[in-house]
Amino acid sequence: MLSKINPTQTNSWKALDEHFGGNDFDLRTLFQYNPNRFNEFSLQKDNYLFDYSKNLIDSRTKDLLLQLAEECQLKDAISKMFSGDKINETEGRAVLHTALRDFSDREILVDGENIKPQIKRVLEHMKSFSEKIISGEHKGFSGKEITDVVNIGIGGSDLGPVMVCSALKHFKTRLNTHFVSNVDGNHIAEVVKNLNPETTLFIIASKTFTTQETMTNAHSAKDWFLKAGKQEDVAKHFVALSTNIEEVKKFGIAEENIFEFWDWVGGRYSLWSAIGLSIVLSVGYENFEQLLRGAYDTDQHFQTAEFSENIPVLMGLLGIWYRNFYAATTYAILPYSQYLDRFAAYFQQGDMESNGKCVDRNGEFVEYETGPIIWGEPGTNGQHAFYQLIHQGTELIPADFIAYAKSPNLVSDHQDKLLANFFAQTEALAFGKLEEEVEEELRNAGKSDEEIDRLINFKVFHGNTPTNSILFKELTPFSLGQLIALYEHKIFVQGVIWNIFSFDQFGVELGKVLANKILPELENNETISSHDSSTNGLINYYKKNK
Ligand SMILES: O=P(O)(O)OC[C@H]1O[C@](O)(CO)[C@@H](O)[C@@H]1O
Repeated sequence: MLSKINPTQTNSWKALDEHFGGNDFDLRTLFQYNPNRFNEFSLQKDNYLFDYSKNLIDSRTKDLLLQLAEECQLKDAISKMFSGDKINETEGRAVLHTALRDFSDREILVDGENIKPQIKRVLEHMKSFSEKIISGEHKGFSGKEITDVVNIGIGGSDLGPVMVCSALKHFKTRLNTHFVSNVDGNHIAEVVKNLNPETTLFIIASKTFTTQETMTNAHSAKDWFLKAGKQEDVAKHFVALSTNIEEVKKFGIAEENIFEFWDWVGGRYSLWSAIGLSIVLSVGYENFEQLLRGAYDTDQHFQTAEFSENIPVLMGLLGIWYRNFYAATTYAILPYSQYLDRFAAYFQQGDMESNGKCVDRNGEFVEYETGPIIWGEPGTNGQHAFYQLIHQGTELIPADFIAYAKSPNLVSDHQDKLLANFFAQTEALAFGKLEEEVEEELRNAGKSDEEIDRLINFKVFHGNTPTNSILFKELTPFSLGQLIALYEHKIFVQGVIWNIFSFDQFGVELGKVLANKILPELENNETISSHDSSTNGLINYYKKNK
């Protein structure tokens, strides 16, 4: 069991409160008076740099945040997660996505059984299956090689593979990978439109194998397939990734085509499991293993590094500083890499489904803020969309900037331009543009005193917007694994400190239940009056016009 400490009752929280109230953290001043600030607040690993010097902190802030981690028993929580304690208490489950990428010889026990052999067995199944598909040895029902793979899943059974397949496009095998998630029939219709059932493999990815969206899409995929193939051909074209073997069999998928995973893998942490099959097909097994090895590297760092030099711990603590002391409601993830175009969306689920909770581990409503809204888009596109508000709006929006020094595609001077924007933005966000600088600029442009007076406020940038910069040497499967695990552990750190359960998601249930209740009401011609007037009105308008 994890500790059940209210963070606001700790000495460090109270000290942080005072420290926050008694200081005015100004990045210009902080950098001016500490020429060593970058060295003091950055860490270099073998293949990446984590610079957190552009945060609204001084060394005392850092010390107090580290003290908070100690007081909330973070060390104990980390060791409990890695050793398979049932820290997902509301569901009575261990949280062991880290076991899926544990390359050590140690045993990991769940209910007294070592789970390492089953993990190895499924990985070997994924390897041999993917090799047959990629090499063309596995043929479709008409004797042709598979050319296209369609992953049908949603949430954690979609977002991780989508994100990784996009991020590792430059490692792609000959297969084309597609994803269908939305129950909106247009999604699957648009995907299969240009596919040939003879050369298409469907992966039905669902932990529970009961999710409405996924099962609806899976049945539609089967109907589409059966227009060309026969029932006995399904085995060559459909595989399932699930913990619910019984339901998979009922759907008609052969036992040898089931890639199993287990209830100790949370949906939003499942890309390392059988859910990663579309990744394996997309980039090959060796690259998938490198992804796992990268995550394992971060796991070891997270478990062994002193908290003062522990990157996910620092990321988590800095987030708490902004959320609970600065009252920042959102947090932006801004990758300066087109390959990471789905990275923010992926961690939007990872973070918000994990830490979007208002009840603490004692079952009481919290009286402090928990998970922020996570969002973002790749730079530089974001610069031309929402950065205006970050620079000059009324919200404080802390952000992570992520980039790679090397680019696999050297297209003239694009890479330098991309990185110039990264550096310029973090600099501008931190230091802004002061009144006197604007005045001088306007004066140099020949503006009169009157014009300067009129324009000056519009042109001032308040600055002091905090950012972390994560600069990798290169985007490889290994470094992507490292990066993903950094964020997973950041979320864990925050959940522990907020004293909430990060691994359940009861909040998504109500909508699902109500949708199932409403569905039959849409299928008849009666006027509906069983809901509130708004819901009745919407349903009846829909029924008249569908
Ligand atoms: O893999 P399944 O069981 O279809 O669930 C899909 C998703 O639905 C959720 O349960 C809720 O959105 C997620 O946690 C999960 O990733």
